[in-house]
Amino acid sequence: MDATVENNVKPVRRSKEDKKVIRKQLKASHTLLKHEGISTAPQPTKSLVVANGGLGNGVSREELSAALKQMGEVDKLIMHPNKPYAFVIYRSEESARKAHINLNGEKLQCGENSVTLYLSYVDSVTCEEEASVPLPEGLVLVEDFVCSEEEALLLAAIDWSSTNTDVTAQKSLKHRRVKHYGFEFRYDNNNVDKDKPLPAGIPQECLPVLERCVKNQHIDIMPDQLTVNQYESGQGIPPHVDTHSAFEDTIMSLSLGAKTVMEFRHPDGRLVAVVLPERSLLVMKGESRFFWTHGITPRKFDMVPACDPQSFGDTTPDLRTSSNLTLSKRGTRTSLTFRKIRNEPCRCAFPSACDSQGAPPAPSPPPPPSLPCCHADAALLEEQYVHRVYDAIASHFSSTRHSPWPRVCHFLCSLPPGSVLADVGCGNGKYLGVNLELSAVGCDRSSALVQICAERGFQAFVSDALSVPLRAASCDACISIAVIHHFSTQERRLAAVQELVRLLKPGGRALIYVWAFEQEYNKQRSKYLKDHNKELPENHNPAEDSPEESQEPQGKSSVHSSSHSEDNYRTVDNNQHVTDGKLSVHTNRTAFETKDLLVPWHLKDGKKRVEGDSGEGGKKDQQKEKSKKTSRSKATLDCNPATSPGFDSNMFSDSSLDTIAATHSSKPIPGCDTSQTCSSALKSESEIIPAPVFHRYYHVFQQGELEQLCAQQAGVTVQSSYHDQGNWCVILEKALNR
Ligand SMILES: O=C(O)CCC(=O)C(=O)O
Ligand SMILES: [Fe+2]
Ligand SMILES: [Zn+2]
Repeated sequence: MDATVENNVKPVRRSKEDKKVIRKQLKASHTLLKHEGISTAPQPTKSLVVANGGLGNGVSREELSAALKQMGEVDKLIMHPNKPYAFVIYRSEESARKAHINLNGEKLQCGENSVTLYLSYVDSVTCEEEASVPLPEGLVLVEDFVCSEEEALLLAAIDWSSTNTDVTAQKSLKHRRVKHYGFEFRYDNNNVDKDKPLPAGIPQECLPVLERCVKNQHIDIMPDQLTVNQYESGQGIPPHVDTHSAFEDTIMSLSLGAKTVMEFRHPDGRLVAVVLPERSLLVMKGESRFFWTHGITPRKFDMVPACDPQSFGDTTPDLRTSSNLTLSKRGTRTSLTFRKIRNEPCRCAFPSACDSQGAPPAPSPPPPPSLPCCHADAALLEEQYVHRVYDAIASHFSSTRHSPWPRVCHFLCSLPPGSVLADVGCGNGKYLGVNLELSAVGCDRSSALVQICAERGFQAFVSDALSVPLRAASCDACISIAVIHHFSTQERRLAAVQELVRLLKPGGRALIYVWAFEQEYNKQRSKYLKDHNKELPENHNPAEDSPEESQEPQGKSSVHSSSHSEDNYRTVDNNQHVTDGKLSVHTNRTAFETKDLLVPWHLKDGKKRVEGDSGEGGKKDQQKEKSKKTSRSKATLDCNPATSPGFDSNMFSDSSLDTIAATHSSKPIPGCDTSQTCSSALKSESEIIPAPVFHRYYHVFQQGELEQLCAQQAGVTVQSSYHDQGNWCVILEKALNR
């Protein structure tokens, strides 16, 4: 990318801003020390740490390097995967000084986003030797296997416009489109109908390529089946092993049009990410074909080595530890996968993964839960699909919850100084610090979130919203923001309101927000829906900040068998409402079809905490948030642009960085679609494993429903009710004589 300081860096600033920059720079140094163990130096040196200038902030090497080079000759630029900072070593101290003066506190434009850089001197920078890892046994990558002309010819040979799908079995899958030649690979049974060859065999344009494969001894028999996969940016294929009984040993995949990163996982947890450049041929044989899964994580950027692909023989750069990485934007990639249909049962050396030798098929997904019919079922459902999920996603969730909603703030600021406030279901405590004149206490069912509150200096305790251990009539005000919609029966929702009322003093007021069934109100689509077409967001946020991630729900992955796609859970489609009492999974950013549903949460970067890595979390400057509405959906903790282009670019800009708790459980839980990751992947320390998807239960409220709920409480009046960004809200008041 072409970046210049003139273009990318804002010039002059005033002295008030100077002070702000210094403050933020100090904060950044403090965070670097606390979270990363990096101490900054008071005196100028040749080396600088550039906070917010990391790959984890979505800054590419080219962009940062262009800005840094304008200050002098750069000896080394070190960018670690996912980190929210970079190191630069200048040839001279003079250049480092110049960079410090001119770039500190300045904005760097990175694609559509900008980051504010904070630079501090460091005494030394340790740069480890570039590590490489062995490729899975039997895997060979041949770069430049076809030339550009051949590539164009092959791409032109695939006719996607054909309407006769019977000839080549063309399908649009959730995360890519596919076309089969020779035989159709069926994703329903993960096999081929061997006695039903397709009318169209492998296109003849492929023959010269296949002949070269034979000549170069990559294969010894000609393939008779071709699957063409086309992936747009952001798409991928779940980890899988191509069904043993369907295809012979060697499988070859030719990458055309754009590069990607394919992840190979061994059942023992090893993970090897391999960059597949455009025009390269990947040959999978033996262990790499039969035992390792291969898959492509759906994302819009990959982290790849900064230098041009070199021949690494039977190793590949370790993308997890390399300090020489850059971001590569994904383009449209078309792969041609050539396989030979197997006519005899497989007799490979990997019986545990071999369907011909009795290995069980991929574990079937857990059945979706049903709406509860009794109190015990309801409690269980909430335990599995609300409480455990929040505990597991707490730090990621918290990183997406930074901007208090204006009308909630308005309520809080309308309370007289000294008022006692209870925030029931306080989450990460983002409302506890809004009005410092209040005596505010929060509680939440998730101990992980309460821990985050504590780290942020807020008073909070673990409690169920149905029985808060505070004295009756002890609060001047209560808030319940995005909580009551998690109760799965009418009685429990009613009891939750009742508990708020119990806490209120006579004359006290409570503000309640719940997610609305109606996401379009007064002809206005809520932000949740509006963001649908944006590149960035997706995890939804009822009554909360704007959403923060971009993936479509991913297909399932399987370690030992081939299940190439499609979700485990049912999604609600246009015609299918809940038919059998089972809860359906909502498709994020679409209108609701049912009132009781499961909403996916795509965990980002959480595995770092699964692994006990302290990680680097943070949240944004709230002031800045207010003025920068367009980008506030980006998650600060989600600083991995490789898993999400919706990253927060200003890691070090906020006052409450020290908020992240190590809270994830790596155990599979019912609310988590663990089949979308794989157990072996969870053991890996890699940053680039597919994110597990959790499902949270919601009851979305129809217009009037919340008011009705409140009206059932004795001694309460609804002062006002309104619709706010896809939420129904009421302010209720407890009668003076209660
Ligand atoms: O896109 C690729 O290179 C791999 C496709 C694949 O694994 C498959 O279709 O089974
Ligand atoms: Fe495959
Ligand atoms: Zn086998």
